[in-house]
Amino acid sequence: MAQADEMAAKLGGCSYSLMQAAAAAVANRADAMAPSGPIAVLAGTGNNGGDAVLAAHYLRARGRSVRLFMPGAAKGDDAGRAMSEWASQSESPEAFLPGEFALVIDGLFGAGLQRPLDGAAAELVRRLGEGKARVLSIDLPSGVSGETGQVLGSAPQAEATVTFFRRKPGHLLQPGAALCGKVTVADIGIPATVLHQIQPQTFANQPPLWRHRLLKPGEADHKYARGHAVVFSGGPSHTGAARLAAMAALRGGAGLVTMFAAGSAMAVNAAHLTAVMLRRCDDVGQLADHLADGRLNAFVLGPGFGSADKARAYAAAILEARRALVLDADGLTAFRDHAADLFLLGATNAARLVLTPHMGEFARLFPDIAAEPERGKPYMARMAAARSGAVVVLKGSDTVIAAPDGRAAINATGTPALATAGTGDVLAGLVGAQLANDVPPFEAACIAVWLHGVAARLYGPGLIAEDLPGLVPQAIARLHSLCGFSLPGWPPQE
Ligand SMILES: NC(=O)C1=CN([C@@H]2O[C@H](COP(=O)(O)OP(=O)(O)OC[C@H]3O[C@@H](n4cnc5c(N)ncnc54)[C@H](O)[C@@H]3O)[C@@H](O)[C@H]2O)[C@@H](O)CC1
Ligand SMILES: [K+]
Repeated sequence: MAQADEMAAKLGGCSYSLMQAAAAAVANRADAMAPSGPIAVLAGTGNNGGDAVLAAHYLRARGRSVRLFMPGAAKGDDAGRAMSEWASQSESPEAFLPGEFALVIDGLFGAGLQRPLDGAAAELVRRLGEGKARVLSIDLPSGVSGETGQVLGSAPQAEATVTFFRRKPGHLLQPGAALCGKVTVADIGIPATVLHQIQPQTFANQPPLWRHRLLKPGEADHKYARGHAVVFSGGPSHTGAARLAAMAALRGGAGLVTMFAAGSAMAVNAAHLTAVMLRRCDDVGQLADHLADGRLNAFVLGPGFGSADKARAYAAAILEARRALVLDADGLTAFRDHAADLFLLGATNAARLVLTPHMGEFARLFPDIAAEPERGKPYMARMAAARSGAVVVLKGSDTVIAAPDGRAAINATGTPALATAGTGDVLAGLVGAQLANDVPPFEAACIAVWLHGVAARLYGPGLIAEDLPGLVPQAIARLHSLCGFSLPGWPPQE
């Protein structure tokens, strides 16, 4: 954002007019949140504080009762100018009692936060927490890093946050995302062309990022045009996870899905599978025979799989046969003591491998990167992608998808309803479906993660993994309607 401000100024924008627009947006939001009653404004010494001081000024001009509390004197030119526009003296932080106000505007620190809050600023935030005040944060809750979403020292729980131009990673990454409350983005006149100049590499995972890669439904589609995904079953008492992945691959849009199972797991799978086909695969020799069928183009290996030795051998055979591979769960853990082998496979098979670790699995493969959580999930996922040559989906309530070329997308469709056994298996299958449709791995993973979250939200409380594949069609319909696509003949006409 600081870069965007600078660019906007260079392109002829005036930074003080940006601050005025930002402050006006904050004042409007404050009025809407608390139409009556006294308002406290906490203003820091930089431009975030400048926004706050000007917002206070605008609110007072509208007849609102406003008291301003500042832990120090303004430093920046814009902030100083804003302060000079404020008619009355600000009060010392000690006089601030949150319980006296209908709303508190938090403008202590924003994008310029560099170190943990201390002194008077930390004390103000502490009182906010104690007083259970309603908080409107400017740009970010003070103390939340805009880059990583991490809390530096302490930060208030905002009911709402007004940010400017575009959301920052800290609005999407936890714990920042939760501390922001409801985020609104105000247009303060920074031209969109600024983005072309900044060339950002971190994105919100939304359809505009990948809609050009989506397969549009066509009149003449046939199943082989939509790819043939393969999911590996675990042993006879561990087949459920793979079936979840297989159902998700089919619902997610693969034309055909086949389960590969060892002889011992054939009967149990046969008893459960209908549209998903079943073939026997006992060892890497039989897998090589199957790989002679060039139509099998995307593989999912790991959910409930078991054998680590077999997982490594299968992964190598699939990638060496130049097929796309999603490595999940046991497929990832299989490389725990053989990470270099996995990275070599990734490096020599560019754009074919997707890894879908949760934080525990991630730490097994990338222990040194996982040891620096303060650098944030986009940093961690990016480093892992660069090292492994794979697209890395670092799962969680704020899943990050990163590519070896440095792109990273932060997902915002997640829901706590997904925190239940088996949902990761469904996600692996959804990625497989996109890969089967020849969508490149970064976009394949982004689309799958987006759909997975939307499908879960459609169900809401009480969701279990078995529900998810059945909800994917509705999530796809929603996506198609967002993108203006339509399935020929649907919805049916009279
Ligand atoms: N420049 C502009 O024209 C615009 C700026 N805007 C506002 O400006 C903000 C960024 O302003 P600044 O870059 O001045 O940064 P902040 O106001 O966030 O912080 C001010 C300064 O405090 C110091 N600091 C950082 N962490 C600290 C800590 N923990 N304790 C004590 N001091 C600390 C740093 O030197 C930092 O530059 C945005 O968040 C947004 O609110 C918006 O008004 C949009 C337009
Ligand atoms: K703030």
